[in-house]
Amino acid sequence: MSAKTYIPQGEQSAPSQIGATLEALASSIAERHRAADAGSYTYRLLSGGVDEVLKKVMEEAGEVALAAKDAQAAASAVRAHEGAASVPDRMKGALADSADAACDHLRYEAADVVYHLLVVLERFGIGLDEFAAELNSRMTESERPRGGALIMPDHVKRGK
Ligand SMILES: N=c1c2ncn([C@@H]3O[C@H](COP(=O)(O)OP(=O)(O)OP(=O)(O)O)[C@@H](O)[C@H]3O)c2ncn1[C@@H]1O[C@H](COP(=O)(O)O)[C@@H](O)[C@H]1O
Repeated sequence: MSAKTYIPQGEQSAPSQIGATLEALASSIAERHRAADAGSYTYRLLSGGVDEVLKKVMEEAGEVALAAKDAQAAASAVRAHEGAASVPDRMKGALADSADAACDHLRYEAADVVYHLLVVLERFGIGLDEFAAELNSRMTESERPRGGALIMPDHVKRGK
């Protein structure tokens, strides 16, 4: 567990944090689809023209790239000053804070991409299990999680 995360009091840590989270998010997205709730941003992306959600995926991916560049620059500034005796500790602390904030921003933008990507997958009826099988199919036998599904040979790398 990252030092930046915590489990709410009285709850047990889920066996896989990301697995549980992606399942819950995909299920909320599917639920908004079924409920056809006009007040839901997710439903609007699912039911409107496909370009709206596709534009969001591209925009958020661009924001990830910009946030990663900022994080890189902030990390470089920390490295450039860390050994310098002439740089006051206060300034080194401010640079470290700035690098930490840049990583927080990168994580935030990455979550925006994943959410919008899951909306696209829901629109085209690609479930999380099938998506997992795509990732598993790229792994070596020793990397693949035990029991992890694979894509049927007829469906591997089609549609290019
Ligand atoms: N995980 C998300 C989620 N991530 C991002 N977004 C929305 O995506 C939009 C992103 O818009 P912007 O580009 O303006 O991004 P921003 O985050 O405001 O700022 P920048 O990225 O520009 O810095 C915002 O409206 C966010 O609220 C999300 N909207 C909904 N969900 C989840 O989807 C489920 C259903 O939500 P509703 O449709 O709101 O009921 C719930 O579980 C929500 O938690």
